[in-house]
Amino acid sequence: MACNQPSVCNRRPDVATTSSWLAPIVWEGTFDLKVINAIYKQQNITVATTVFALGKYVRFLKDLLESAEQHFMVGYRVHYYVFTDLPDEVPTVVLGERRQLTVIKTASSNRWQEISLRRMEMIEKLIEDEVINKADYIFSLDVDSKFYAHWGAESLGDLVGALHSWFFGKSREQFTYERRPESQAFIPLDEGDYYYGGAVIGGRPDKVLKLVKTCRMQLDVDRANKIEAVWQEESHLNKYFLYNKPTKVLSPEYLWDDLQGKLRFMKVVRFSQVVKNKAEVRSNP
Ligand SMILES: CC(=O)N[C@H]1[C@@H](OP(=O)(O)OP(=O)(O)OC[C@H]2O[C@@H](n3ccc(=O)[nH]c3=O)[C@H](O)[C@@H]2O)O[C@H](CO)[C@H](O)[C@@H]1O
Ligand SMILES: [Mn+2]
Repeated sequence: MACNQPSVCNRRPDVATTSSWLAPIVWEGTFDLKVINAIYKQQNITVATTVFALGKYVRFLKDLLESAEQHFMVGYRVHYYVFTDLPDEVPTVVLGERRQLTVIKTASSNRWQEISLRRMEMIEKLIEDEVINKADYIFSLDVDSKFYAHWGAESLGDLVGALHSWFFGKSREQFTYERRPESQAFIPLDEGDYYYGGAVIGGRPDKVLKLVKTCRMQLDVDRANKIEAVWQEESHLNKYFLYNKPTKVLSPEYLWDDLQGKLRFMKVVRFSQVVKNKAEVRSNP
């Protein structure tokens, strides 16, 4: 059937386009950008976006921000919040109209795991202090990443998670969830929908606040019990999403990895982790 009216035909029979709780899974070909933009443009929304660049990870900022200006929420008001211990090393990037950037000086840590997981409490504070009154949506993005193609308002929803490219299509026993019952992030082998990446979290500020606050509290409990989940806050995020389902799921187009070959169902790579020499950029193994 010719598909000249997208709302009446399915152009992606090769992949699941809804979750089992009927949240959309966003793939190229499943949405009509004209229709989506007509919804969100009239709402005049602001999208807050947090990026953490501590220590040597400041080197990733330039490519991330420049590529975001090309591809991320183009045409919408975007407020980047860059958390760093090295404000002088934040590159000057020419921002488009209605886009702004705030640098927030943050203390670093001597463990990369700690830097990654402490994002939860810092996003919690940022939402409470500022974003809740100023933005309509918020995204948290890993800095060691780059945009390669359009990422727009089709990604917006109340609570948004992204499918981790390495685990897409794998069975749940293969997911690297936290498997020790002593951790608050524990998920038993016979549970779990997807493996979500910690690199992309999004949604309405109040919904994301509930997520980051819950994960921060679970991280605190684990810390008191001297246990750290296998993938730090990503493990806690997966636990949260298991019992608080995302209302929109971003396909691996939104969380790819430069090290991965292009697979047939991948019509486009929108956002991808760049190759990094972990031993060189991280302060510890
Ligand atoms: C693709 C993906 O889903 N990646 C997740 C994964 O590993 P990754 O290997 O992607 O973790 P990573 O090294 O990129 O660290 C996560 C983020 O923490 C920040 N950072 C980290 C170290 C540092 O010295 N300076 C600094 O700024 C930075 O924003 C970075 O993007 O697991 C991590 C937790 O274990 C996070 O959940 C990541 O989001
Ligand atoms: Mn990363």
